[in-house]
Amino acid sequence: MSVFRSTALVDAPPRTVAAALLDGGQVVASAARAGVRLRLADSVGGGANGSGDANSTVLAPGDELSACRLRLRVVRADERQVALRLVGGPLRSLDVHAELVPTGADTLLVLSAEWVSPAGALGRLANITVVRRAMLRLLTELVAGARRRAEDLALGRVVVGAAIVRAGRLLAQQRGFPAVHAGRWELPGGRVEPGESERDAVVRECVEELGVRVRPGEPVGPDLPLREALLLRVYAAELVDDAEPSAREHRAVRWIDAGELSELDWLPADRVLLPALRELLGANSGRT
Ligand SMILES: Nc1nc2c([nH]c(=O)n2[C@H]2C[C@H](O)[C@@H](COP(=O)(O)OP(=O)(O)OP(=O)(O)O)O2)c(=O)[nH]1
Repeated sequence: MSVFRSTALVDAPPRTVAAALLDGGQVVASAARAGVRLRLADSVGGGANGSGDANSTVLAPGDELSACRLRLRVVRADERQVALRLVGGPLRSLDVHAELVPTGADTLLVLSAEWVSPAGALGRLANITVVRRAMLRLLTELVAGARRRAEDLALGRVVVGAAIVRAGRLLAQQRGFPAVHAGRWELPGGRVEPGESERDAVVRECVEELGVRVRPGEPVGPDLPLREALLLRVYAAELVDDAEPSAREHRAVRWIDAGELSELDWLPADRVLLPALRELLGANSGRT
């Protein structure tokens, strides 16, 4: 087995470094700097078929990317680890994973690649002459690219989302506009105004969009990269009274249980949150 590691101290919290690693445009550009042509499968959210912005693609669990006849699948994407595993190609195995270790306000990013080259003398030769060099360049560029993107995102604007849970169900809302988002599902929320705290923005957006007051809790899952220096950060939230949320700016609202989570056509970035939302619903299923 061959193992390479590349590390960096990033001036951003782990959940924002995760957002940078899940930014498809950043990953493709970093690979290109390493001389590797990386392609994202059509299923990857965002781009022309998702957010309407060709620069914003978000990698979610289950998404695939390919390079040099290797196909990799995203198997984990949260605020502690982003991991990809080989699902096809000439290597016998390949695991690429980024550990995100909090160190005060910073994050120690440790990106590792572990692989087993093809059997036989030819396989070993290819490993020494081609694979090791490409992997070293790739890890170095991916870490540098993720650091730059995370530090930009940490200085950029935040869109907050609210994961409102009641009696083991999550409130989802369906967008009516713009055309590129119409019909797709998201969490209530919107941009944080200058001078406003993120939790205050969650409260304000829920009043504006749903006509209800919520109590925001802790962030859920990793941050998510939207376009340019715009970041989506979702907070768990609960209703403070018995008022029933209604769609004021959206087409519809719906309470969904854990089993229904993957049935909705979510906005591309929100797909990343599904494991964390499932966990949140599990943790709240006993409450009313
Ligand atoms: N609120 C919300 N926005 C999301 C989610 N997922 C996601 O990609 N987005 C994107 C869609 C938009 O590009 C952006 C937020 O737009 P918005 O229209 O809700 O926010 P806003 O009211 O503050 O926007 P604006 O008036 O400033 O245009 O974030 C989500 O779950 N909730």
